[in-house]
Amino acid sequence: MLLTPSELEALRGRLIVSAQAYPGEPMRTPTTMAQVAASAVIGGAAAVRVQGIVDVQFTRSAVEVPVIGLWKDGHDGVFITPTASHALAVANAGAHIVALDGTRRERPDGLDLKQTIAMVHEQSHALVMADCGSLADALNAVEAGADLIGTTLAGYTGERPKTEGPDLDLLATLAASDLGVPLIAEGRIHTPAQARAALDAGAFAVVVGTAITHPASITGWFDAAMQA
Ligand SMILES: CC(=O)N[C@H](C=O)[C@@H](O)[C@H](O)[C@H](O)COP(=O)(O)O
Repeated sequence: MLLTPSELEALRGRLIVSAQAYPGEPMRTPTTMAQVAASAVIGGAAAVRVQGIVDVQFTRSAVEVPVIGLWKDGHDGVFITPTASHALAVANAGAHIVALDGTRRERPDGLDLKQTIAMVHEQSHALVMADCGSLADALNAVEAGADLIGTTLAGYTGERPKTEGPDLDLLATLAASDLGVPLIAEGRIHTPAQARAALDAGAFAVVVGTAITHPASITGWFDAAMQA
């Protein structure tokens, strides 16, 4: 789905909420995730991010803001929209932005990132958000044609430490590198202050998932604090 440059620009400085439930969890149904996404929009989310083809379709119908779609297949290595066919399926489901693994790792279909992004651009109107784990990933992804760079995989690929909160050092480094495309802070942003700090470090927009949309985790944080 086409997102105009001004619609993309409208996300500057804004909150994007990721609504995802994991396999086996009670909330893992597309209707529920679309309702959670729509609730986040009422609270001020300027865009939403959802996982799974049907979740993208249902969420497109439930909100008027841009939808970032992804398809997780597996849970190790390259699993966030791992192949070109996953990416095209997400685009065809109606995502304005397809989020995909933007690392330099080998992809299961043998295509490289540049070929994968080119296929999305040639065969759909969707933009591509490259979920990166390091500066080297981000530079490579920009070169490969990514429209947005996310820090989604920082701390999950071995190239960066898994920081307690967001990887603000990586964000600052990326911001100083003048990527030329929007830099999206994503990953372990658990408080409003951390979201603010991510913007201050140079992010264009901030994605928050778990801390807003994953009740099991949030409940566990409270429970752990009370048992300490
Ligand atoms: C590494 C990985 O698989 N990240 C996923 C990507 O879509 C999601 O599981 C995260 O919830 C999302 O990135 C938002 O991050 P956080 O939930 O930390 O706010």
